[in-house]
Amino acid sequence: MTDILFPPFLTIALTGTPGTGKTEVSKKLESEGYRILHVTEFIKKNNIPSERDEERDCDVIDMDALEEAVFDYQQQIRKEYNQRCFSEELTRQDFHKSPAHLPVLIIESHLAHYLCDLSVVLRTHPYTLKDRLNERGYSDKKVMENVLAESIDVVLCDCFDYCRRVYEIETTNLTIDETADCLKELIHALYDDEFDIYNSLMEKMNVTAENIAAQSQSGCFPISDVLGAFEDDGAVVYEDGDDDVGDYIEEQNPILMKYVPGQNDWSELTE
Ligand SMILES: Nc1ncnc2c1ncn2[C@@H]1O[C@H](COP(=O)(O)OP(=O)(O)OP(=O)(O)O)[C@@H](O)[C@H]1O
Repeated sequence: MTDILFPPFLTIALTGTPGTGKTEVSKKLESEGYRILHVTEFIKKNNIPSERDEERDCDVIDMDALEEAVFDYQQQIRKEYNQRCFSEELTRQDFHKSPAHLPVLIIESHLAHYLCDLSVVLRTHPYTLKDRLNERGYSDKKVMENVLAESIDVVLCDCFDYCRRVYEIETTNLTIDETADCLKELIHALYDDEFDIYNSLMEKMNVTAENIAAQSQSGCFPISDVLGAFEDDGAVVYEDGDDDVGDYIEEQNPILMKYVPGQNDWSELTE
């Protein structure tokens, strides 16, 4: 790690058609200490408004209210992490030693890709998915709707509309533990990749803790000035609204990578 003030904090959507394993896989990661936001529980806890769609047998959530509440939550988590990073003097090498040290929040839900710009989609063969949803006691209509959605890539297409990076894990022949292992491998690699992008950005602009401290007593650096210089160079800048280090520079087109167990080299992510 260079002497930058705080590392980038990454939020990753774990999404997919109902029944593809998001809940089980994220619970496995949570039990190991990864930070997970389960959107269904979050909606209940925060009384996010919704309307019942009786015909489709589901709740329709007020997405603006959800987005706002998740944004506040992310800010709080990021702040807590930064304090910890500062007091425990964590460095890049420490991030991968313990899930609690990794500056990553995973948002788990079939709505998660509307809330993040980086998503991992769990996929399951429609026949397998049909069996799982039948076992849950869903109506034939609801099973059919979800199986069709999985067959024609509804969630994946949505991800392309909303996210700058999209990854798929094909889980049909994997156990929950194996899927969790794939996901862990991917998020650690994604974090390193994001860190390298961020680090090169900071180095290019000569942003150091010393410079930042000189500019602001509060430790908050006006990163939009830095990003503006990159925009002048023709880069596409995605801002998340707040004036801090959570903003990104990336290519304009979303990238899709599929996980093939044992065959992916995530070190090539940036290429
Ligand atoms: N890879 C897997 N292998 C075997 N069974 C699985 C696998 N993934 C999920 N399951 C089973 O499928 C069912 C649905 O999984 P889960 O509840 O995690 O899906 P979900 O994507 O979170 O669905 P929802 O969006 O409705 O919450 C569970 O009974 C789970 O045990």
